[in-house]
Formats: sequence, C-alpha cells, structure tokens
Amino acid sequence: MKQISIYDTTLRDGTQAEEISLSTADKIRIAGKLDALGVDYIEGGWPGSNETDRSFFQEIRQYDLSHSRIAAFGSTCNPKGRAADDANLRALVEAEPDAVTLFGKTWDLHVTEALRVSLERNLDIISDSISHMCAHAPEVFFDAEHFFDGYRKNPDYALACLRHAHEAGAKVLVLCDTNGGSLPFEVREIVQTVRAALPEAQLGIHTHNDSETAVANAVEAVFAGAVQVQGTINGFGERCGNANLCSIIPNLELKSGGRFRCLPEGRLKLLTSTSQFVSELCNLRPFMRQPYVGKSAFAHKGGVHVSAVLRNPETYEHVRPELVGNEQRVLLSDLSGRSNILFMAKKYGYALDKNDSAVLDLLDEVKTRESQGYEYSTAEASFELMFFKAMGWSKRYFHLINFNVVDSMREGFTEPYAEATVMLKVGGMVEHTAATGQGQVNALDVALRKALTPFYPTLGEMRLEDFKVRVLHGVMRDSGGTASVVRVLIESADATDRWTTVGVHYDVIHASWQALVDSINYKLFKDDPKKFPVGGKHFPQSEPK
Ligand SMILES: CC(=O)SCCNC(=O)CCNC(=O)[C@H](O)C(C)(C)COP(=O)(O)OP(=O)(O)OC[C@H]1O[C@@H](n2cnc3c(N)ncnc32)[C@H](O)[C@@H]1OP(=O)(O)O
Ligand SMILES: CC(=O)C(=O)O
Repeated sequence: MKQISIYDTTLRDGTQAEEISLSTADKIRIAGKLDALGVDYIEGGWPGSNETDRSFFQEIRQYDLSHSRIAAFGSTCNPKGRAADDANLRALVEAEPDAVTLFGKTWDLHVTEALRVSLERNLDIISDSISHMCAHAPEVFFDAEHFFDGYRKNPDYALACLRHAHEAGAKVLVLCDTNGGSLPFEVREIVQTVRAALPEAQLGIHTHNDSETAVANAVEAVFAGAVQVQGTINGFGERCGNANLCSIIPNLELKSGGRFRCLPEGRLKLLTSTSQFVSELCNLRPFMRQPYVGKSAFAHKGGVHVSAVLRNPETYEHVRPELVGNEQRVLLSDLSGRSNILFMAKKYGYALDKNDSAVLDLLDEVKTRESQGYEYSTAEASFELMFFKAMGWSKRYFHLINFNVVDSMREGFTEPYAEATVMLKVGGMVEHTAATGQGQVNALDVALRKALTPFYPTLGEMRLEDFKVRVLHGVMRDSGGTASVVRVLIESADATDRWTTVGVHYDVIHASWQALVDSINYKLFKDDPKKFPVGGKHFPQSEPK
C-alpha cells in the first residue's frame, strides 16, 4: 500500500474563499482538529502577508501536535532583488515552520505579464529562492503555479521551471491547476509526461474547482504517480474552491482497491466531524449534499430506496457511512412508503409490521400533512411526537385556553412593541402570563415558557436556535382563497440535543404557535422518565437511546 502525503491548505488557500476569515485562535483550533484527523502537513498561512498568519506560527509552536507538520507558504523572491535579502523569505524563516512551500511562476505568460521579467530571470528566481530556503528550512516544497496552463502553452519552459526547482533542492514539485480549468484526462497525461521527464523527482498535485473537476483531477494525478495531495476541508478556497480533501481522502482509501493510504489507521471516521467543525468555525452552514460528509450523503427519501436499503444498505449506498463517521438517515415525506415509517419506528425502539394499521395510518397522516405544507424530513421532532401519539402516548403537558398577541408602535419609540398573553391549564391549575418580546413570536415564546417553567424547570435549559418562515405558493388555504399558506420551522436545542419542529397555517402567528408548542412538548417528552412503555398494543422492543 502506498502512503499519499496529505497537505492541508484550509488555513491558507481555504481563507482565500470569499466569505471566510479566520482569527489566529480559530486557526489554532482547526489545526488541532487536522492533527487529530492525521493530515501530514497543515499549511498555516503566509507569514509575509499579515499579522494573523505571523502570530499563528508563533502560537502553534506551543502545541505538541501528534502527527502533523506545520508548513508556511510564500512566493519566490521579489524579481528586483536576491533571495538572501528578501523580506518575504525572511518572514518564512522567522516563522520557524517544519516545512516551507514556495510558489513560483511556470507559465511564460505569467512571467512576462505578471512578474514582468524575462523567462531566464524567472528560472534564476526559482533556483535562488529554493536553494536559499533549503538552507534555512527543514523541508521545502515547490508549488508550480499555473503548471497545467503553462505546460499546454510552452511545455519546455514549464518543465525547465520544475527542473530548476528540483535541482535547487525542492523535495516535492507540486503541479498546480491554479485556474482550475483542466480536465481529468489532461491531468493524467501531463502528470505521466512530467514523471517521464523528471523520473527522480517527487510530484504533488494542487487543483482548483473551476471546472468542477478538482477532486477528480487530484485523484487522477495520484493514479498517475503524484505522492502529495494539497487540498482543503470542504473544498473551501479561492473562487470556486480547492480540491476537497473530504472527498479525495475516502476516494483514495476506499476506492483504490487498497493501493493508497492517506491517514493513520482508524482516522477516516473523523472526517465528518472534522468537516462540520471547520464549517462551524468558518461560520458557514455545512453543505448538505457534500459527498461522504454531508448530512444528506446517506439520507434516503424515496420509499423504494428505503425499502431496499433496510434489506441491504449496499443497494443505495456506495460505501458504509460509518467508515467516514457519517450516518444513514431516512427522511419522511410524501415520497415515503411504509419502509420509511418502519425505519423511524426501529430508531425509536419499536419493531412494527409493515401491515400494521398504525404504520398505514401514520404514512397516510404524513402524506396528507405534507400536501398541506408540513415538512417532516427536516422537522423530525414533530414526526416523533406524532409517532408516539399513534403508539398510545396520550399525556398532555398543558392545555391552551387562549393566547393573544399584539404588535404596536408607540409615540416616541422607533421600534415596534410586541406583547403576548397566554392562558394555559397545567396540572389542573390555570396559568395566565404576559410577556414582551422582539417581535410577536418571541413575545409568545417568552410568555409560554414563563407560564410553564415553574411546572417544568428543565424548559429553562432550552434555547430557540433558528426560526424559518417560508411562503408556500403552491398550497392555498382551505377556503380556496388566494392567501398562501406559510410554513414555520423552529430549531431548538438544549445541552445535549437539537431538534426541529414545524407549523403550517395561513397566519404566521398560528404556524409559529404550532411549531413552538411541538418544540416544548418534544423537550418535555424526551426528558420524561415515564415515557416507556407508553401502553396500548405497541410496546417498544427496547428503550431507544
Ligand atoms: C495561486 C495563489 O493562490 S498564490 C497566493 C495568493 N495569496 C495572496 O495573495 C494572499 C496574501 N497576499 C498578500 O498579503 C499580498 O498580496 C502580499 C503581501 C504578498 C504582496 O502585497 P504587495 O506587495 O502590496 O503586492 P500586490 O499584492 O499588489 O501584488 C503582488 C506582487 O507579488 C508579485 N508576485 C506574484 N507572484 C510572485 C512570485 N511567484 N514570485 C515573486 N513575486 C511574485 C507580483 O508581481 C506583485 O509584485 P509587484 O507589484 O511588485 O509587481
Ligand atoms: C499555489 C496555489 O495556491 C495555486 O497555484 O493555486
């Protein structure tokens, strides 16, 4: 089995993405996760560029990384001077990394148009910069910027640049598809040609995703002989992004017939949590449809798929989700069949029969409600309540007597004023509370919890995390009128769980009320020690976790 060196550039090229900006503290935390994942190199940034990157290299020295080596990035020296006097190269040395990666021009167009020097002078810049850096850093890699474009236009010159870097001491020559315009067949051919021209050199690959082929290009390069892959977690990076390591690593480890290994034994299963952690710190919502690590990567919605997957996961899953730390999910919707209900039942601890009337009734209810605008693939907590009700759970934690919400503007105030009153019956007592809030829904939420918390103190731990309203243009109110229906999705959380509930109505306040009530009922239900067994004819197989 051949070991492929994984070089992560999330902290450098990843931060060149339009919406990403990381502090030194963020970078340190991500570096810790990458080390735990077991990437070989973590490129921390460009010390000659800014204070955040400089301080990253200072701080990271205080940590004992278990596996990864820290790399610093920069350009070859300024064309007007020599490497020994170059401020950018000095900053790289002062950063004291384990490895330095220098990028240099290999496309003649860039030499004459961007650097504005002769082709000869650029070769001298490469040799001078690499040999200077080799004298000051433990390892030096050469990122051959625009190599594939350069090779297509002027192959002899592009190869001459590589040769100069190699002879000056670069350990790996990394072929970069900087503009992301290459296709896999070209990458394979060019990597093979370079290997034949420089048989003694080690090659790496660094691809961008402008043609949506960055992952395929990197994989092709490895099959053609590249030993190092540069990429980022989640494919974050300049323009359309870099090659996504969350796809490249499992592709190589799981699909090459055992030819390649990228991570230390047992680390592949950390991939999904690493991907989520990096998205979170970059303040980006994880991309659901991301292969391998996305929430939808192993989510089955169509009844035909679910039925087959329950019999044998291989029928609709290219790899087992556990291998990359992900999980199989089954979604409920109007495309569901009885198998979807059976899957959820099993998850909640019930072994039901496909012909059980409760299964048919639940499926019917899901389909009817979905046609009215409810959406259970996201709002699983609302479905869970519906499921347990069908299983015989009849406890009501509270009864609504009435609620009122007002929204008004008052003289002398610039912000609207929202107030809610709620009257409930809880355990035989009538509770009447009022609250103000930032908007009507917030006022309602506060009043509801104020009424209930004395009876159910754990509600104090619950937070409202997200509130989404969507107008459903295709769904009209029952009266046949022209007003559209709105769907409200509320995401709530406590210290251990996160759950989503749904409400649908032509009035946004009523839709919100439904979702709020489900959210509170779900919290009380999940914390209720008396919920099993629920009685009736459907007893759980075992208590679900
Ligand atoms: C393909 C890549 O992703 S490479 C990485 C790109 N990332 C970044 O650019 C982020 C960090 N960059 C920076 O902080 C700044 O651009 C700095 C500090 C590096 C330079 O800033 P400035 O000196 O103000 O120059 P500016 O950014 O306007 O232009 C880039 C300079 O680098 C030079 N340059 C570009 N590539 C190279 C190279 N391989 N070798 C030497 N010089 C180079 C350009 O010719 C230009 O210099 P000039 O204006 O003297 O002709
Ligand atoms: C070096 C680099 O980031 C590139 O060529 O894309």
